[in-house]
Amino acid sequence: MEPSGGSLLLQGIRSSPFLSHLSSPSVYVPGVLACSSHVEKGDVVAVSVAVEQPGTDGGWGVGITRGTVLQGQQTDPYHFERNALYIGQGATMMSRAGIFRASGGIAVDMNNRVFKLPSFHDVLEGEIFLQNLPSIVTAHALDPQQDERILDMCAAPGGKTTAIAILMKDQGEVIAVDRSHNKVMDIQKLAAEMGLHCITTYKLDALKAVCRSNESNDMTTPSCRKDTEGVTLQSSDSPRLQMEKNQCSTEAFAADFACQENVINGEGNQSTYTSKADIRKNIRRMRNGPGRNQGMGGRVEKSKGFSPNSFDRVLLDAPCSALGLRPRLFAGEETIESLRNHARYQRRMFDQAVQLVRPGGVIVYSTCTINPGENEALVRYALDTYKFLSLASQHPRAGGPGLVGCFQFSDGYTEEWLRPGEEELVQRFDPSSPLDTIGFFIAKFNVGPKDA
Ligand SMILES: C[S@@+](CC[C@H](N)C(=O)[O-])C[C@H]1O[C@@H](n2cnc3c(N)ncnc32)[C@H](O)[C@@H]1O
Repeated sequence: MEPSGGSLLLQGIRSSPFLSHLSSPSVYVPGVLACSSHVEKGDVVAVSVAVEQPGTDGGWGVGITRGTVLQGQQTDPYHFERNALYIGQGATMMSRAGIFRASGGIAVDMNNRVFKLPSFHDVLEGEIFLQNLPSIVTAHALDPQQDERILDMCAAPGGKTTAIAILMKDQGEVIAVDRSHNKVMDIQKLAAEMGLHCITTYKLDALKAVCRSNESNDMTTPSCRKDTEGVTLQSSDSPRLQMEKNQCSTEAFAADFACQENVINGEGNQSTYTSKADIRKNIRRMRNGPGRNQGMGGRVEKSKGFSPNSFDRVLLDAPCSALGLRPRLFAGEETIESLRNHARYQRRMFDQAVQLVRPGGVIVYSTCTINPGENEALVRYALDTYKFLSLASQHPRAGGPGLVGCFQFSDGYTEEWLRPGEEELVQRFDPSSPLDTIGFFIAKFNVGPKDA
């Protein structure tokens, strides 16, 4: 059937799996960027998703303004991409005016989707959890063994946590921490949905993950200063397949970025922080609708840290500049300085990981960015700072080699990357390679005797 009522252009939201746009049975009001004039309730409309394009000013944009699609000149090399990605037809649930006036609600009932995928939005919540290939590889590279004690330092929403628990056949202990209360709830929810019992969650700032020795009242008590016992998930739900939410979500990114600004600049600029929080809230509303996290009524326990050397393996899936994510639908705000700030933040977290893992243990460090400053340079820092660390080979190997060499910035700062021979021990996933994954980086370290 030909759409009678015109067309709608949807926002591509980096925080939502792109496929959810393709498969969702509904289009929500906040996601609509543009709509043809005179669309009335009940009209059949063609629905497309806007894809961000590089602009002539060197920035990125989706080529729309004030609800109108800008097709640009045919000579524009991106003219055809600006047509956006057509995802199907639906019946409008409100008029054009209503769509742009309402703050929430369903705009279009998608009754004829191009991609006959099951919906990933709520309907199959808990049934599947989509994982990027590099994320699956990361969990395998950690190689968790049954009955081990594993720390997942930046765990939300729990994609890798649950993958690790599954690899351990739910035997042992996976401690999953995240800074954000709501995100810890997300981990709990996911683990419960998947029927995994070996996961214990805490709200914890990974920058303070090591408890001070005078507070470590019992070295056999792993969580030195936890306020109460952590929440170990007891769920009778059957294990399910995995669909990973986009781990480096825009929401996480906004939160991370705001936090990093505060960490790095002391209290930071309050107005910047507030506006990022607002952005985050709006993005979450766009993605989830209101109140998705509100109704769970779960408990999130705080931990104040763990004893040194108390984990067999530590995964640091670090918050990062997320430059590997694609499709890249929102313009990033990164500058050279902000990229360096990410790297500083990651090093501080890595320092904590090094203290927490036992001699003979393993650390896996991963990011979803292609910025060598947050990847190869972190490896260089790790190997130069901690002589008892060595790069370990990874299985499986799906990514390419890391970058060898260094880069000199205009201010004279030289960023050191890998040395010859080290490149094959890390995995760099290049988003432009035929493997067709997001950009990602994985390094695995063996931990030798710490007093050596
Ligand atoms: C890349 S995401 C983690 C994705 C997750 N590992 C997964 O596979 O689902 C980074 C996470 O780090 C968390 N984070 C950022 N700073 C943190 C900190 N100081 N302490 C603990 N968590 C932090 C963010 O809330 C975000 O959830």
